[in-house]
Amino acid sequence: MSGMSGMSAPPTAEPPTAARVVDASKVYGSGEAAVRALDAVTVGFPAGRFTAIMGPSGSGKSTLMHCAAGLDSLSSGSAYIGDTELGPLGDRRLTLLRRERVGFVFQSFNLVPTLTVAENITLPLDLAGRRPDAEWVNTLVAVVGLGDRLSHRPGELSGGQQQRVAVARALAGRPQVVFADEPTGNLDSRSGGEVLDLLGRAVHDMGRTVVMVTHDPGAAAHADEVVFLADGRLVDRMAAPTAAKVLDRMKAFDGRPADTGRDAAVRGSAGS
Ligand SMILES: Nc1ncnc2c1ncn2[C@@H]1O[C@H](COP(=O)(O)OP(=O)(O)OP(=O)(O)O)[C@@H](O)[C@H]1O
Repeated sequence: MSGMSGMSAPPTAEPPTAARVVDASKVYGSGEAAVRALDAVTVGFPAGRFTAIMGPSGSGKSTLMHCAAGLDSLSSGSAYIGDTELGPLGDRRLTLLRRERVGFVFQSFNLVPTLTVAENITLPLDLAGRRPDAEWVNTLVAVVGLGDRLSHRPGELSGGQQQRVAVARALAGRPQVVFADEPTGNLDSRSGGEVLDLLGRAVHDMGRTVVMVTHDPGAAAHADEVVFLADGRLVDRMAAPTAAKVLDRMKAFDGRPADTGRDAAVRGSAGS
């Protein structure tokens, strides 16, 4: 219909991104041994959404996540958390930004064994000298379902329970974005499902933003959107994923020429 000009934002307006990389490349090593782990990737992770990053082994998923989260630096291009470009920040400001605006969940839980569950959850806030928002922390404890375990040590919990603590810890400071690297990689499917449900609730009930690297199509199906990498490039995006659709898409990678399943060497090989 005509006659609507000026009435509303253009329909093509992009949603705001909690994190994004623009024309991002990352090369490890140099000369003959150089590996281009990321090759001119531009991708945004929308605020208030759950995004999964998938792709064959060696396709650059972890590199993308680490560079987007400010854990590693790009060789060229730019990375942003919100509107803050990470490249120009010095180490100190980058550390502060990660501490205050980014949450992390790792495959191996990474809880501090000598601290209680409650202390682990508020640890990032304590380190930052921030006072925990008691109401928010209580909400998190209730959502992760560990209210009766707050004085326990991580060693007294199952893997799934430990990872739920790690998710609560990542959310405790209300970061702009939570990056989760294979968060279900060490869990059985039931515990993994609980952690994925929790990440989904953090996004859909609590308005948080989650970006998750995973190998598992079932895990990716919990996301609102899946972005696919191959050989360091962004090759596809899939909204409203199902495990079957993601599996089908991943199978298409297996059908590629034999050499593209390997590490994304730029040129030549350091192998002997
Ligand atoms: N520190 C490093 N030094 C040299 N090469 C690296 C380094 N880290 C990653 N790479 C290489 O960069 C490419 C991308 O690695 P990355 O770990 O990002 O892939 P991935 O998709 O996360 O893989 P996986 O699914 O196996 O964990 C690979 O070829 C890898 O060997």
